[in-house]
Amino acid sequence: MPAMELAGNFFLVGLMGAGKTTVGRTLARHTGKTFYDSDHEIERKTGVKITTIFDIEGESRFREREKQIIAELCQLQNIVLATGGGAILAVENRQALKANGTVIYLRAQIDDILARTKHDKSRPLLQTANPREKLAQLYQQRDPLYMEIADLVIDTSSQNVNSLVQRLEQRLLNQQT
Ligand SMILES: Nc1ncnc2c1ncn2[C@@H]1O[C@H](COP(=O)(O)OP(=O)(O)OP(=O)(O)O)[C@@H](O)[C@H]1O
Ligand SMILES: O=C(O)C1=C[C@@H](O)[C@@H](O)[C@H](O)C1
Ligand SMILES: [Mg+2]
Repeated sequence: MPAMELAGNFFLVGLMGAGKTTVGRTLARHTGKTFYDSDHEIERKTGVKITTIFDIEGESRFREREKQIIAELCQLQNIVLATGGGAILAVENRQALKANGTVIYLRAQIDDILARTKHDKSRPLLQTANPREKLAQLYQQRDPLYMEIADLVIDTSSQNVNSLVQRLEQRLLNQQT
């Protein structure tokens, strides 16, 4: 039995390292929904890691694959979906997410993201000489897009995962009543 009754799909958006995968898994467990992660689905379908797709095919082909997967996942019901950090770049993805569920923007500070991702090589866009500058650029470009489709914005700074999920669930409950 899930601990809470919350209807519909929940789609998590935000920059890499914001906690979409981590928070999404816990939210799905608490609400009895099925958890998906668009990055993991792409890796499952292709049989290779995201970094390999970026290396061999480039970012634009990765974005095509991402679009296909997001369209498929948005047809499902009663799911929690952690999207890739750049999924909101495509207007088709923004429309599909907006139309098929509650969009939750996990809004993280750049310092927090740097701390969380510094030992992890799985994010090709951060494998640069100056990841802080890259993240600042991504934030500037993407924050308006995340905001555009968000039904709910959660500030993730100085929050451990458990208290963050608790706060998020309370807000989702308030929204449904
Ligand atoms: N609120 C938090 N406080 C502390 N650490 C966190 C928090 N949220 C996530 N983390 C940690 O930060 C790292 C990145 O989190 P996660 O992989 O969930 O991010 P993501 O948003 O899914 O990133 P991506 O877009 O690259 O898939 C993980 O090691 C996770 O344990
Ligand atoms: O922010 C991004 O553009 C990305 C985030 C990750 O989730 C992956 O989808 C990939 O590394 C690209
Ligand atoms: Mg993730």
